[in-house]
Amino acid sequence: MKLAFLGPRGTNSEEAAICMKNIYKTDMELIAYNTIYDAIWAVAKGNVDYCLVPVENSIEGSIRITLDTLAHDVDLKIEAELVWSVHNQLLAKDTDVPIHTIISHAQPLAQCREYLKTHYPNAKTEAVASTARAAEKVSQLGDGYAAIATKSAGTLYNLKLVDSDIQDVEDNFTRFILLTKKVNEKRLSTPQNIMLICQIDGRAGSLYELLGDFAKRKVNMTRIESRPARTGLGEYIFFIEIDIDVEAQILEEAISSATKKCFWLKNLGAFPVFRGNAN
Ligand SMILES: O=C(O)C(=O)C[C@]1(C(=O)O)C=C[C@@H](O)C=C1
Repeated sequence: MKLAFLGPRGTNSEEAAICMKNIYKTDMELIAYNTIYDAIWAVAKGNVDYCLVPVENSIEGSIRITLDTLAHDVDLKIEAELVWSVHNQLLAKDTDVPIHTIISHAQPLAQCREYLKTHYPNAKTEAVASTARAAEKVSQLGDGYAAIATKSAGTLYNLKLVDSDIQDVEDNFTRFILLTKKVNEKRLSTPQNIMLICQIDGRAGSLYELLGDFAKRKVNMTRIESRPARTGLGEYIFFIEIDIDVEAQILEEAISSATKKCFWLKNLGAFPVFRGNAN
């Protein structure tokens, strides 16, 4: 079994993938990809069985590349979710040298915005493809550079801890989803959520009517997010997540009624939710 993640080694994605592998208790080979887009496409092309990619962060919100690729490019299902506790560490080659540039992935830079403004108001920031890539870069550059990355990246790239847990909100969670072409029916735990993606027309009240299909059956919607439909300015698609703690038939009726109101609706399936932490 092969599982793709956003690399190189030492990313939050790798830590989460190792946790997922331990949950699955199977022989999974973890394969690093340069981008989230490439990791998702590796599954779609059949080069790997799974990918584990971030979809939402509790401070910064959606990981747009994941949502957009799922909606527009590939046809994959969600087999499981992992809610991962993210700890942002400030790492440098030397802890005594003043820092002039801080490098990380765009998400952690945003998750630590207040901290950086307060502690390093004059430092430049630079976004790279992943936190581990930032750590790798800092290890190759001269003094004065720091990375926001994981503890494991610090160990891998020989960096020292300048400050730990620097995110603006102590509880910092990223939801990762395990994507596959065909879900393994032997579930490790009971599915809890469903993710739907759909496009409706722009008529007054059409979103209200769609949501009514869930509301009137007391199906709890836990998230709704819109993204450009890419069919024209002002046209959107919706990502809807629902809690499936209702009778199966009621849920089926709600989804089938909602489907009739959409131009198209993709059901990414029902999945269990696990939790994990690197520390
Ligand atoms: O760069 C990493 O370490 C990643 O795994 C990517 C990523 C993201 O895309 O949001 C994953 C989780 C954290 O929120 C920060 C970055």
